[in-house]
Parts: sequence; structure tokens; C-alpha cells
Amino acid sequence: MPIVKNLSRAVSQLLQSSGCGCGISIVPVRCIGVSPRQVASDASFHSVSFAESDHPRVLITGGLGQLGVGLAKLLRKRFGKNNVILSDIRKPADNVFYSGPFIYADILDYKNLREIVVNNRITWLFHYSALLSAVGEANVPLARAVNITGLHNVLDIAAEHNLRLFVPSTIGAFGPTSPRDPTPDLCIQRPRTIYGVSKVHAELMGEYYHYRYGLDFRCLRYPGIISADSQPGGGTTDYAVQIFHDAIKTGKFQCNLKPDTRLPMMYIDDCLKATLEVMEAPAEALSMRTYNISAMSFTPEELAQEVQKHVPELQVTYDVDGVRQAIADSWPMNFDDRNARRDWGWKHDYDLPELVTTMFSFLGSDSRIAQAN
Ligand SMILES: NC(=O)C1=CN([C@@H]2O[C@H](COP(=O)(O)OP(=O)(O)OC[C@H]3O[C@@H](n4cnc5c(N)ncnc54)[C@H](O)[C@@H]3O)[C@@H](O)[C@H]2O)C=CC1
Ligand SMILES: CC(=O)[C@H](N)C(=O)O
Repeated sequence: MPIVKNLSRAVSQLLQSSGCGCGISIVPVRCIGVSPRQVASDASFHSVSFAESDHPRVLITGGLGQLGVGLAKLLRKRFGKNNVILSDIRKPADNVFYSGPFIYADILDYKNLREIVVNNRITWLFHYSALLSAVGEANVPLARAVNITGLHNVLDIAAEHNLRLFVPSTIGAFGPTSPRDPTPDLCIQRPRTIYGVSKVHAELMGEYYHYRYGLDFRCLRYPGIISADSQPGGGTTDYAVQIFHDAIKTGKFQCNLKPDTRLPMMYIDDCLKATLEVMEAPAEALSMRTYNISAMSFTPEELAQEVQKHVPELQVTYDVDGVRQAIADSWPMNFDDRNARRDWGWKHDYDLPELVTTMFSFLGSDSRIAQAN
């Protein structure tokens, strides 16, 4: 009996001292052996100056996709080049490799990921690895592994090492039974893609770890993101990037969605600005841990008309892809982001005309450079 009494006293002391005031805060540490694999100890980014160590030490997973390189650039400007490590399972292009620390990290390899976090004293993690909506439907087992099992690894490591964790969600986390115009932060979420299901899972797991273990989890639901210097990775909103390239290269664009398919979209600079802002927001400002963010909504027809103001000869035809169309028809048409605007001052800079002008000034100057060489 004394043993039972002592045990229950110890448990109740543990509960009382829990960090988030919501119950048990023991972090979910996995029992694993020591991995023999080491990150090269002479890597230049291991030696940080004293001043640099005041900043967060950042790891970006899945960083070689459409968004990660731009995020690394923004964070390096803010926190110093050597404090931001880009990672992926792909081989980086020369300009990316030489622009700052890069490391191989497979999010399905728990030990390796943990080792990277420990050896590099990571304090903030941006978890960008994922299979997007269209490629996810083409390979459900892989999407399930990367988007769900990978997330579990990241969550456990983040909780164990007290990281601030950012995981992006998406308009794709909603489905045909969600209100679509506009879609609020809190409503029915019954997506019908593995991508959407995995993102709802990520939102819920992240919030659960926050309330259960005190994990500093922060999540934004991104619209379709449009960028000039990086290619999208197989999503339903990819057409809105492709149209710019085709307008410049061939003057012809074949759209895989119907002309009147309305979806929320955002220029990459706004998306990355929001991501940094929500990560820097004081915890007291966040009344929620998952926020919609919005900038504009348009249809392929409306985008084409705006593009034609710059390339009047552009010819647009439609050859609808059934899989992508069904996905798009189940997604929000307009996103309600009033909570983000109220809580941490979110404000977008780019509407459709500015987006199109910016894309052309970027791609135009690029194509002039290509011609000159
Ligand atoms: N681009 C967009 O329009 C939107 C993106 N998001 C989210 O933002 C995040 C980044 O998106 P993108 O850069 O567009 O995605 P992307 O598809 O372009 O890049 C994803 C990256 O994940 C990497 N990856 C795949 N398996 C991996 C593994 N086992 N370990 C480590 N990395 C792995 C890929 O190599 C790829 O570079 C994703 O989580 C996505 O769901 C959300 C809404 C919109
Ligand atoms: C909106 C997204 O999450 C992505 N661009 C996709 O279309 O899958």
C-alpha cells in the first residue's frame, strides 16, 4: 500500500506542475537507440557566432518545393544565413546549395530527423514536406506515409525538443459539405482527398499536442500559392502558375479546370510574410492555433483576362481534368480570414492586378536574361 500511495502522490504532483494548465504535459518521447549516422561535424553551419545564437535556429523540411526556398531566403534575411537550414530528400540546384546550409532529411527517418534537430540545436521547425492534392490522389500510400506518418515523426520530435512548430494546412482541408462561400475557420471539414484528410489530421494532431503537451504549434491554411521562380509540386491550383509561363513561351494556354472554377489564391510573398508573422506573434495574441489566410479569389477566366492585359495575343483553351475539377469543386471559393486579421494583424499586399504585374515583371526580366545569354 505505501508504494501505491507514493505513486499516486508522485502522479498528482506531476499533474499539478503541468506547463499548459490542461493536464498531463509529459512529452511523447520515443524509446529508440542511438543512430550511428552523424551530420558532418565540420559543416560550416555548426559554428554560429554568439550574436547569431540569439535568433531561432530554424529547420525547413521539404524545402526544395515551390515554397521552401523562398521561405529560407526570407528567414535568412531576418535571422542570419547560418541559422536557417533547408532540407529535403532531393538534390538541390547549385544556386540553392551555395545560398546557405542544406542538409538531407527524410521525414520518414525518425532517428535521422531527431539527430539533425539535436546536432544543430534547432528551435523552430517549418514542416513543408508533403504530397499535394493531385499527386496525392495518384499515389495514396505514399501520400499517407509522407503526410501522416511523417507528421507524427515531426510532432514527436518537436514536442520532445520543445520546438516552435509551423505546419501549413490548405484550402484543401475542406470538402463538399463545408460552407464554400465564404469558408470560416471553424466549420465542417470532410475533405475527399488523401491530401485534405492528412491536413485535417495535421491540424487536429498539432492542436492536440498543444493542449496536451504544451507544444507551440502554429498552422495557417494557405490558398493556392502563385510564384514566379519556383514550380508547383502537383496540386489542383497549379494552372494559375502555368498560365504565366505558357503566355510568355508559346502564347497558348490549355487550362485543366473549367473557366468558372473559383478558388482562393495568394502571391508567394504574402504567404511567406504571413508565415513569418504568425511564428513571431506573441502566444497571447493567438486565440486559435490554425488560421485561414486569404488574399484574392478568381476563376481561370478572370485570371486569363488579367493576363491578356499584358499578353493580348494569349489564346486560352479548356481541357478539363476530371480529378482536379472534382477536387476544385469541393474546395472553398472564398476564404474567411477575419480571425487572422484580428488576432495578429494579417493583411495581404497583393490583389489580382498586382499579382499579374509582379509575375510578368519577374518572368519578363528572366526571359530577357535568358535571351541575352
Ligand atoms: N503550394 C501551394 O499552393 C500550397 C502549399 N501548401 C503546403 O505548403 C507546404 C509546401 O508546399 P510546396 O512547397 O508547394 O510543396 P511541394 O510539393 O512543391 O514540395 C514538397 C517537398 O516535400 C519533399 N518531400 C517529399 N517526401 C519527403 C520526405 N519523405 N522527406 C522530406 N521531404 C519530402 C519533396 O521532395 C518536395 O520538395 C506543403 O505542406 C503544402 O501542403 C498548402 C497550401 C497551398
Ligand atoms: C491549394 C493547395 O494546397 C495546393 N496548391 C494544391 O492545389 O494541392
